[in-house]
Amino acid sequence: MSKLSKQEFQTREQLDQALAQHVSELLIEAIAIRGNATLVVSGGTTPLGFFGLLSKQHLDWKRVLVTLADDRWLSEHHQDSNARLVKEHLLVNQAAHASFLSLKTEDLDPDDAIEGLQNSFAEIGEIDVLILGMGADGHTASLFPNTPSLQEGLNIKSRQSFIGVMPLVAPHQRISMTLARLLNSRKVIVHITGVEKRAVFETACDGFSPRKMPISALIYEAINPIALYWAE
Ligand SMILES: O=C(O)C(O)[C@@H](O)[C@H](O)[C@H](O)COP(=O)(O)O
Repeated sequence: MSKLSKQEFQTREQLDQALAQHVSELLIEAIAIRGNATLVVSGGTTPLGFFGLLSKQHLDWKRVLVTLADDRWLSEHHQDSNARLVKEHLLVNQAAHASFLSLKTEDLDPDDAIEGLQNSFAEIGEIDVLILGMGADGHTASLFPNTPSLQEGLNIKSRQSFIGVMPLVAPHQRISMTLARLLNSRKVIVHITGVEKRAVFETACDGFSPRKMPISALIYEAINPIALYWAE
């Protein structure tokens, strides 16, 4: 298992503040060492407050590339688009100077976009900071339990960086980074709130059950440090 640390906060506001500060420091460090930084974020409702605070951090955002761990296969104008979420809540204020690489292409089907994305992401190399959420079913990114493409998504020897996904219990066809690509990150942060999700996360830590709880594969297969950021 990876080196897992757990950061707990009294309130979600304190969590968002601390996470924005920490991610900002990681990006500044990456820029100092390599000249640029890659930040991969997730969608959902949890990161909204954090995005707002991170967007106000002073750092050389021109040198930061922001992209997503997964997205829904929807127009960027759709309210459920993660690209829309990031553009409206993160790529504002200071962070408006960052570049953004969307996972959504003009292709009708996410499977048709995989090769092109694969090439773009080969140039990116190792991700500096990856921030993931988690669903109460143990999914992370769009690696959902029991979906047909999950086997490829969880194969850490796979050279494939993305899979197309149709979740059984959530709306919209999606594209997701594979576990192998997610794990090619210098720092992985799991950002969750609430007691229910915390219990799910602890269960995932207690046993390797990737098909039932894909987040457990992330926890068990990671080589680089993982940090849980949690508040009730
Ligand atoms: O785009 C997405 O929906 C995700 O990347 C997904 O993995 C998300 O992080 C979890 O479903 C948690 O979502 P909430 O924050 O809304 O609970």
